[in-house]
Amino acid sequence: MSRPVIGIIGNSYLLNDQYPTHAGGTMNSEAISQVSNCLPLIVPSHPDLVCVNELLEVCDGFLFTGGRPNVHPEEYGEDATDAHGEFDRCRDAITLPLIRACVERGQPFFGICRGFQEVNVAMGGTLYPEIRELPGRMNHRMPPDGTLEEKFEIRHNVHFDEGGVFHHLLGSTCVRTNTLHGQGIKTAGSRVVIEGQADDGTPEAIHIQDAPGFTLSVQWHPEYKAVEDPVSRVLFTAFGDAARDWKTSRV
Ligand SMILES: N[C@@H](CCC(=O)NCCCC(=O)O)C(=O)O
Repeated sequence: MSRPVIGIIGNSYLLNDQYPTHAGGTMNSEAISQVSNCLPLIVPSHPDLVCVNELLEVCDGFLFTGGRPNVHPEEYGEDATDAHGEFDRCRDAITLPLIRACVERGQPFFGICRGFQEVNVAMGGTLYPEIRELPGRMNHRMPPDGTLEEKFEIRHNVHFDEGGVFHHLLGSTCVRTNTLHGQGIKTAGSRVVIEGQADDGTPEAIHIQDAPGFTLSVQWHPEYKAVEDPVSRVLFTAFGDAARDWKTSRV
């Protein structure tokens, strides 16, 4: 049997400052192929090109990837300010309804960074535009300059609730992670269970209460060195297993 297909949510970039592209990081494709053992398929996230129903039909699961532009605050009932930075309304138009449909159907997804934030907003939650401006919070952004290793360096703890899904899966109530984001969860969406937090209280790991499928999502970047990182391996393996179960259940 062929491997389950994972739709990797692509981001929009200008190649060479000129040529518009939909692209996904190589590290996402490697994690999906080499750890989840699924077929990585990059999705052009634009509502003129793909529709949610087609994606649900073609893919067995979805990776809601990281991405620099923020979810538009209109999606959670707030006005855009300078602090909200740049947006990708085309990606919002695909991912938010896609997440809701997956939750409803039990179709597996794994949310990462911007994808984690999308899961919260899709379920009715809100985001802070810039968490480093909140009292007591650390700066979770990556260093603006530096090598990839420096940007993806392990920088903080994530503490999981005792007895929760993440604790069970990872066999620990504390892991060390990288961190490359400016925004963070302000209020949790309906059925969004926050099960992991950084030392400064920033939400880092969530799932959807009573969802029939895999809905784990994290604010850090487990796709970085996923083949060798023990925490990433567990998460991507569990996601791949969930996609295999979904594929088997629908034949
Ligand atoms: N925009 C959000 C999400 C940050 C995020 O996903 N960072 C990864 C960036 C990877 C890339 O540049 O493609 C925030 O800042 O909170």
